[in-house]
Amino acid sequence: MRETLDTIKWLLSFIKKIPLRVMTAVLLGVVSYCCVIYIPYVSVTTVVNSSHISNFSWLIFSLVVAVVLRGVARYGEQYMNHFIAFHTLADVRHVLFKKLRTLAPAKLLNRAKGDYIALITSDVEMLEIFFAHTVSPVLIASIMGLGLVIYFSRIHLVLGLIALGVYLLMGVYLPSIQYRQAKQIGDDYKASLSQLNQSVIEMSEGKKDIKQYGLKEQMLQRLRQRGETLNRVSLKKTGQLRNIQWYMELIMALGMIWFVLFGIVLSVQPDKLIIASVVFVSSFGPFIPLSMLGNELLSTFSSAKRLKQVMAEEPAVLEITQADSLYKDDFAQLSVNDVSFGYVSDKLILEDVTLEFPKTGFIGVQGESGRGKSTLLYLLMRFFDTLKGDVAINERNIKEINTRDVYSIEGYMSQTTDLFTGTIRENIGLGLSDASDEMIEEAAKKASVHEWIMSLPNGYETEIKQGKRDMSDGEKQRIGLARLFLHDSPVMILDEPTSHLDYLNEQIILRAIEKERHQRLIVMVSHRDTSLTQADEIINL
Ligand SMILES: Nc1ncnc2c1ncn2[C@@H]1O[C@H](COP(=O)(O)OP(=O)(O)OP(=O)(O)O)[C@@H](O)[C@H]1O
Repeated sequence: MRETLDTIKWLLSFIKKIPLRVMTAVLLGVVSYCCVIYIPYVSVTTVVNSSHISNFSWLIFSLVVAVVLRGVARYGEQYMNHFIAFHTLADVRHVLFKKLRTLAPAKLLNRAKGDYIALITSDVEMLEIFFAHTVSPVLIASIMGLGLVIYFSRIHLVLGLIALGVYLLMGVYLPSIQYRQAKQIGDDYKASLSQLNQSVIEMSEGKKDIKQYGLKEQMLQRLRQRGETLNRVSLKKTGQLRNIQWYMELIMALGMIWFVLFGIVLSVQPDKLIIASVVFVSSFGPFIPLSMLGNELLSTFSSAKRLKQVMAEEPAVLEITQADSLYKDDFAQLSVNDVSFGYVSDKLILEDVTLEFPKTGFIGVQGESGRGKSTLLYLLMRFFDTLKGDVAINERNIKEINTRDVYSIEGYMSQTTDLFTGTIRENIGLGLSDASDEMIEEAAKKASVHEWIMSLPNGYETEIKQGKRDMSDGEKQRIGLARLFLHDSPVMILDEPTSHLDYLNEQIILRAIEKERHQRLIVMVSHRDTSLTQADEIINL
């Protein structure tokens, strides 16, 4: 319960900035429901008190105004609610991306891609239910409920209490039992959707292995199973919705019967009772959407909890922005001083490691699988902080150097290069908006990819659409290398950059890297002895 309240508080914090819009939506909603009640109210009053019709044309005019006003106010309320929701969702996405940026890469290494996709797409989308269909409808129902209960109480207190009971049953009890009963379903739904996403991603990324190892049937079977699980959970969800609809109809019908019966038993004046009954029947509108909310809010709150958890997560390293600048031209030395590190505190991966790297040269890092070679590179990049000891640049602890300066001094490349939607030129010049065409082409020449780019019909302007441009792994890696060269970092940290490549492509990349050994420090992890034959020194972990 406490967790749910915290989640609601967290969600409300996003709309605190736009109270005026929320108030407008509520006002329009109240006006629209008042019109709905006014039409039968004035009609029945006219019939009951037919002797009092003094101005028939005024009656028709007021009914027409009420109908038009109802339409306009309803449209305005819906417009305002969705305006609030979509602006708030954009805000949430912005905050989420900002957070993910601080968590990357360390805290995101262990998360499945399906999780991210669910988080950024469906989880954020689910909040729409709260922002568009919860906040102002709850306020509208509260205001309408209060006004109506006062109106009925003035006719007879018991009628007011019956109305209050029915409104509370519809607006509070139904959604809350529905929410409690089906609490598990919201989590199950998200979990099965995320698993289905994960299966699709695995099938798409692992198509070669699926074909090679004859896994097609197995993968399809898994996809089918996950689809069926999602179906089952969805059916449970809709089954619940049907039950709630049934309960709601029952509450309205019984409420109505009680209202009339008590009115008769309490000897309420017949004309007043008829008018009050008609008003009562017309007054359920604001509460019907609330009674259906419990089911919807289940998924919304379970999405919101996941988002809130990510937002509350502490980054593995804190970004440093206020330290004295360290310029890349001043780079002199990189060292690892008595460093110990483990991803979990009781299992050290690196223990008391001390290393001195020169200003320039080609240093290879070797060791058995799992010995911590990649981990060492992560520490050099400060993707993680050490548990003991420190990594230092120019004898300054890397934890006390501006993160931006660290990334400008050290460039990192791994086994694969991620290409973004855009041209090849934009992909090489990533993050360097002021890089000239000459600089980009120079970097591509250094990475031995210029000739290949020039052989394409559109050269550097060739579009890469979501990684779809047909490219070999070697070409991708060389684009990644050109990107790295363009950044011109005095330290290049390379984690098996040639591990996916054939001998020919490996040699092209190695030659490009080796040419740089007199201008910068290259620290390269590789399994293959052939990759490190030219290294000035090899560190064995
Ligand atoms: N994010 C992580 N969380 C927890 N454990 C991790 C994480 N990354 C790596 N490990 C573990 O830390 C150990 C060292 O991993 P690392 O990738 O540094 O080794 P490696 O020497 O580079 O291995 P390989 O040669 O196979 O790439 C391994 O046992 C690995 O399972």
